[in-house]
Amino acid sequence: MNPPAIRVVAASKRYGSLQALAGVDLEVAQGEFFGLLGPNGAGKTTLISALSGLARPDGGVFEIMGYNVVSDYRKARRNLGVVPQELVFDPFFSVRELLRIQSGYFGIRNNDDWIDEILENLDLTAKAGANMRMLSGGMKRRVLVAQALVHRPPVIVLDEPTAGVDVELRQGLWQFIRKLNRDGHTIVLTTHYLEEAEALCGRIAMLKSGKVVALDTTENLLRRFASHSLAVRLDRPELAAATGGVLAANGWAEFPLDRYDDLEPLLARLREAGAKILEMRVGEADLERVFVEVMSRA
Ligand SMILES: Nc1ncnc2c1ncn2[C@@H]1O[C@H](COP(=O)(O)OP(=O)(O)OP(=O)(O)O)[C@@H](O)[C@H]1O
Repeated sequence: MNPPAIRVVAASKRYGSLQALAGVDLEVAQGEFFGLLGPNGAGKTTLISALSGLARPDGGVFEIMGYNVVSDYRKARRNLGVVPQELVFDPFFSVRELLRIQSGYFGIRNNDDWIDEILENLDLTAKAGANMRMLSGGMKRRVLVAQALVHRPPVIVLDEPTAGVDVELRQGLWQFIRKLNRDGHTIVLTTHYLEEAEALCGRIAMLKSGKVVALDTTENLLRRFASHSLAVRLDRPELAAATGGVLAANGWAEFPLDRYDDLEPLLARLREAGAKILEMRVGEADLERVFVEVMSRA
C-alpha cells in the first residue's frame, strides 16, 4: 500500500511557556490538495518547519512518503519541497544561479531543462539572469516556489505562497500548482485567503493554539458549519431583534437561514411585525464563515 504523503502523530513543540503544537495528528494521502488553515500564531509554520527538519519538535512522529524526517532525513527531505513564508535570499546570485545551486544541494546536475520549465510556468523566464536584489517582492516569492521545485519533489508544502503576489500572477501560480497536483504531486497549502483555499483544497485542517480543531473535506465543512443567511435593510431596523435577527452596525439585519424553506416564514414574520424590506440579499455558505464559526467554538 502507498504510504501517506505526510504523516504526523502527536506532534508537540513548546517555545518557553508557549505550546506552539499541542498534540497534532494529521495524515495527508498521496495526490491530495490539502489546506492547513488557522489564525496567526496557530502553529502552521511550526508544523511545516518540523516536517522539513528545520525545527526540532519536542515530541511526535513526522513522516514524508513513509520516511521519518529524523531517522531517514535525506530521503524525507528529497521527497519534500517547501515554499517558506519568509523571503530570505542571497542577493548576489541571479535567479538561474540560485536554482542551479539549489539543484546541487540535492546532487542534481544539468537541471536546466527542468529549471527552464519551472521559470516558464512561473512567468520568470525574462528574469532568469536578474540578480535577486533586483526583483520585486512578488517575483521573489515566485523564485521561492521555483526553488522548492528544482528536485521534483512528490510532496510540496506552500506556506502562504501568494502573500504579496498580484492578482494576475496569483492566478498563474495557482494554475501551475493545480497542474502539478494533476500530475500527481501532493500539495499542502497554508493561506489566509480563504476563498483560495475553498476553491483549491479538497480537504482542510483548521488549527488553533497548536491543535487541530476541524478536519474534513471542504465540501463537508461548508455543509456542516455554515448556513445561509438573509440580510435585509428594514425601514424600522429596531424590529430586527423582535423577529429573530441581529442588527449590524451598518444598519443591515442578519437572519440565519438553514434551508431555503425557512425563507417564506421569515418574510411572513417580518410582514406581521410591520417591517418593510428596503433591500435584501442572501449570503451563501463560504469558507470564511466556516472559519469564523469553527474558531469561535473551539
Ligand atoms: N522561534 C520562536 N521562538 C519563540 N516563539 C516562537 C518561535 N516561532 C514561533 N513561535 C510562536 O509559536 C506560535 C506558533 O507560531 P507559527 O509561526 O507556527 O504560527 P502560524 O500559524 O504559522 O502563524 P501565521 O499565520 O502568523 O504565519 C506563535 O505564538 C509564535 O509566536
